[in-house]
Amino acid sequence: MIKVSDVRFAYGSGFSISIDTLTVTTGEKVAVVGPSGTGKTTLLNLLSGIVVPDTGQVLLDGEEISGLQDHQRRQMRASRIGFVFQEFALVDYLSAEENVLYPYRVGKGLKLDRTARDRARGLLADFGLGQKMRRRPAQLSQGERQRVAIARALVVRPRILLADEATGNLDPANKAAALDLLFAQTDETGAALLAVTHDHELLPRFDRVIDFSELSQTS
Ligand SMILES: Nc1ncnc2c1ncn2[C@@H]1O[C@H](COP(=O)(O)OP(=O)(O)OP(=O)(O)O)[C@@H](O)[C@H]1O
Repeated sequence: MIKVSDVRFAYGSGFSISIDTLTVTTGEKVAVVGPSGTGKTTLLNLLSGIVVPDTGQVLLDGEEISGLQDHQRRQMRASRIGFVFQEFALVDYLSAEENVLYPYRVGKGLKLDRTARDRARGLLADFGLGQKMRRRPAQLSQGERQRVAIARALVVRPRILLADEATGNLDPANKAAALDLLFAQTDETGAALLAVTHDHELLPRFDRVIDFSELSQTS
């Protein structure tokens, strides 16, 4: 469950966002839409602890992420949050499989064992990348890199799934397949899913759609 209360955050550039309240409950699938540059990625960064609010609270399953130290937030992100970054953020020198397994290098209490490897390989196979697991990101297409990034977000069965344009570079069939996997994950584990998307044709599949310009006062 994600709970945001009275959060204010400003970059040094002066851009700021302000959210009074936002809750995504267990198993809920929420889409966030809104014009470019209004702060949707900033919201995801606040929810995952990549940036810390100036004031207010971000609670993930009851734990206040903004109260943790940097390294604790990194560990929490790896073990409990699945984040599909808009620019994928894959590690150049690692294979697709090792990229998917990356959370196991950082996450607290995660064991990189046979089961983890089987899960990573299974996800890559589900995404049609079964024959390309040993390739590095530069040897994959844009859409393939995006699928690796989604597989990495799912590998530890996180309780919180954050997706920033996770289906933006995919063709219609892969878009539907990627969303199926994200949704199956939320159903299986009771994860809360918050997905920023410009794909308006996908919106009917979500439980709720939030218009970011109504959620946040930006300046
Ligand atoms: N690290 C940063 N430092 C300073 N300003 C930033 C930083 N990151 C983003 N911004 C600014 O914050 C504003 C919101 O950016 P953000 O990426 O959150 O918007 P967005 O709604 O996700 O946009 P898009 O839909 O294009 O991805 C923009 O004006 C951007 O220039």
